[in-house]
Amino acid sequence: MERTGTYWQTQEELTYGSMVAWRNNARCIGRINWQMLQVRDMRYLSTAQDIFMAIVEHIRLATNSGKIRSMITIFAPQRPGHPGIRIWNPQIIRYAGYRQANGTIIGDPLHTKLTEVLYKLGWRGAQGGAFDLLPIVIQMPNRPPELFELPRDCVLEVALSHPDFSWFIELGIKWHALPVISNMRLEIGGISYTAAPFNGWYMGTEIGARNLGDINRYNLLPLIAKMMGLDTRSDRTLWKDRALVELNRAVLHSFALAGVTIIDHHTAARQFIHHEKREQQAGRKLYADWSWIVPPMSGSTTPVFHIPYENRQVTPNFFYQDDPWL
Ligand code: HEM
Ligand SMILES: N/C(=N/c1cccc(CO[C@@H]2CCNC2)c1)c1cccs1
Repeated sequence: MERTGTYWQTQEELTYGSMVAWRNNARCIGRINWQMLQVRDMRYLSTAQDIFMAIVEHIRLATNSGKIRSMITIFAPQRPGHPGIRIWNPQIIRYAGYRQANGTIIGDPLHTKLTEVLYKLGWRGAQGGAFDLLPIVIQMPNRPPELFELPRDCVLEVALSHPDFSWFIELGIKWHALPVISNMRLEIGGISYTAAPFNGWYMGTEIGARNLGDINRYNLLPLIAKMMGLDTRSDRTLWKDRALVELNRAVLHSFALAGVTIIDHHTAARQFIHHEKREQQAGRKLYADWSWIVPPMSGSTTPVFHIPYENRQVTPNFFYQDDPWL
């Protein structure tokens, strides 16, 4: 510490620290699984190319043909007084968003800014479709960013069909199986790991309510309501609510059909209640951010809605970092 102002953590500290960081994050509803985390120590990798290869291997190992394994890959920590390694992508697997000249957007509107930044770096979208995979951008400390294309065969995607509506599959909607957050800073014992991508599995509402349902995302509710023959002229018909439920049923149905791990928001909420009891038995206080823990649909039908959680940030934990391209 006196000589370098920092210290090198053991693999045990890294492993247990990552699990506790997950257990401490107040916004995560999936924390019952906190002791089931595979931790890959990749702190010795020193080139963007090697880091990219480790990311591809993470996707393959975590996807596990659909039986998803919670995993984190930890790259070298930030040195005091220097910027740390950064992965510019918010998630490893994300779709491009192309803003057209006439203002319409093809793809994911959430990523129009990142897609523009990538165009400035010379990247060009494959076929300008609604589900073009973004390249991975890795920036080593004090170096320019480097771009890498993900191999298509390592990205498992699920085409959406519906248990009752045979027309649903014709809409050509799909989503990727693995959520891998890659832009957060993992802090353990005062050490910052600015590149530590981690994955779990999806809760269905993330895809069915937010990613595909939000107006400023894929905004699919009007289309689904029309296909269902609902009267969309008045809010009072609750056409949005009925389309939302069917879109979420399609997500859960399709992932199960494809053998890809996913959890519904009722089961996730019930497990979270059980997790809180186990934490109390372990003598630990559980902190939770109610506005993130309560699912984005049917909130009051889940038990977490009726509990006034206390929110607090403790470390070890995962924190936001500024977007590196700003
Ligand atoms: C195993 C299955 C898991 C499920 C079902 C799950 C579920 C979720 C959900 C639904 C959210 C809210 C996301 C949103 O509303 O955009 C969330 C947040 C979060 N989860 Fe989990 N999670 C799981 C595993 C993990 C793992 C393995 C980690 C890290 C090791 C983790 C760390 C976090 C963090 C840091 C947040 C807050 C992100 C933010 O503030 O933007 N989760 N989780
Ligand atoms: N199911 C998941 N969902 C998320 C977990 C954390 C963050 C996010 C996405 O957060 C974005 C940033 C703010 N809202 C959307 C999604 C997991 C990803 C990685 C491990 S579990």
